[in-house]
Amino acid sequence: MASSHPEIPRAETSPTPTSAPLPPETPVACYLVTQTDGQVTQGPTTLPLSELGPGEVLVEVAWSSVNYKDAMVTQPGNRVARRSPLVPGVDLAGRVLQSDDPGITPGTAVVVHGYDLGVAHHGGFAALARVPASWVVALPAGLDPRAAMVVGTAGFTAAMSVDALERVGLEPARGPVLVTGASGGVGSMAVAMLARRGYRVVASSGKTQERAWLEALGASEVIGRDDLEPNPGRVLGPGRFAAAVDCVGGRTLALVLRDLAYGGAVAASGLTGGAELATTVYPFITRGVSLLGIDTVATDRARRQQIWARIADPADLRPGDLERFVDREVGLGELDEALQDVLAARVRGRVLVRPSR
Ligand SMILES: C=CC(=O)SCCNC(=O)CCNC(=O)[C@H](O)C(C)(C)COP(=O)(O)OP(=O)(O)OC[C@H]1O[C@@H](n2cnc3c(N)ncnc32)[C@H](O)[C@@H]1OP(=O)(O)O
Ligand SMILES: NC(=O)C1=CN([C@@H]2O[C@H](COP(=O)(O)OP(=O)(O)OC[C@H]3O[C@@H](n4cnc5c(N)ncnc54)[C@H](O)[C@@H]3O)[C@@H](O)[C@H]2O)C=CC1
Repeated sequence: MASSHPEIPRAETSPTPTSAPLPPETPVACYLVTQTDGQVTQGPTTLPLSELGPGEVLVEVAWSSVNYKDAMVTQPGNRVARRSPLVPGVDLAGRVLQSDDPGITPGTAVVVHGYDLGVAHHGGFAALARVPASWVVALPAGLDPRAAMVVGTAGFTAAMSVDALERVGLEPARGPVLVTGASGGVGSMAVAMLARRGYRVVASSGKTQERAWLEALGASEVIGRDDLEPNPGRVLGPGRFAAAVDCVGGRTLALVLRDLAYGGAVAASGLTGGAELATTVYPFITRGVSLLGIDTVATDRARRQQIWARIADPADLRPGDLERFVDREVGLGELDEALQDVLAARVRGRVLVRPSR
């Protein structure tokens, strides 16, 4: 059962008074991606404050993070970016500098992710971000902006996946839970959160060198990507898993569906292994399995608050030492390499971005 959090204690608000409005020409350090005729140029630069876009709340971005989607917007011809030029960064956390919304006070520690952020509206790879008030979530007690970005959209996705599986009846006694793409952001967070909840976690990763790290996060067993195919050519596998958290999609998701036990479910969030899904109806009609779609982007604020409260709670989903997930910290000048590394699956866990670095 998902725990409920009727009252969400908030992180401490600093006593910072509202600062005087900044002049519109104030230069804002950022990382900009420009698409012209199928060619992409990208790199650190500045934008005037007046070009940050509409919104009631100006946030001083203390931390952002690199998510797979940020790397997607740098690919020529991608259909993810909805404007050019674009400051990517689907994630940000920091303190409110100025607010025209009576419900959001300057100094409040906040997290903003999803919606149009970093896709159709300038995102978190900048020292300042202006966003609509409805996108802003006050951080719960126990999470500061850096911790919130270690978790980030990836951890939020993992938490939503666990929450979705538990809503359809998953509990530790049902059996092992598979996590695919386990060395990445969504995957590693899912491993740790499921272990925290008492599940036996089987982590699937193409990176054999990460076995010890995944076990330290809570995996009971680490299997390779190819270990998902013990019965090639058969429409049903042995039904080894009670449930799965899948951020890989494509052929991997088809193999996961085949290997779910009777009544099992998979929470599907990603496409690093491909967007196509070629499967049969047999897992659905013979084992009653469920395919649960996970979308964090349009999730409303009340639901975000519930999920962030679960993530902040050490007795619930909060993974132990968050530093274990940090691959590295980068500044705007080091983002080129970090984005390439995400695309090439050379990242373990999470890359943090400090725009002021
Ligand atoms: C951190 C978060 C994530 O990582 S989420 C996972 C990554 N996300 C994606 O890969 C999706 C990015 N989007 C795309 O690649 C494209 O939008 C597309 C392939 C999903 C569709 O592109 P296409 O160019 O074929 O069509 P349109 O853009 O014209 O869209 C068709 C229709 O769908 C609506 N729509 C598009 N994106 C979304 C969305 N994210 N959520 C909800 N609806 C979406 C769009 O408005 C169009 O509807 P219409 O009624 O015709 O306006
Ligand atoms: N639906 C939603 O709201 C969200 C979706 N996502 C999606 O989840 C996926 C993972 O995101 P992140 O964790 O940020 O990325 P990441 O780059 O941190 O992790 C990706 C993982 O996929 C693995 N991988 C890469 N190529 C693969 C292949 N061909 N076959 C099998 N595994 C492969 C990598 O080794 C890594 O473990 C992405 O597709 C992203 O778009 C992420 C957040 C929210």
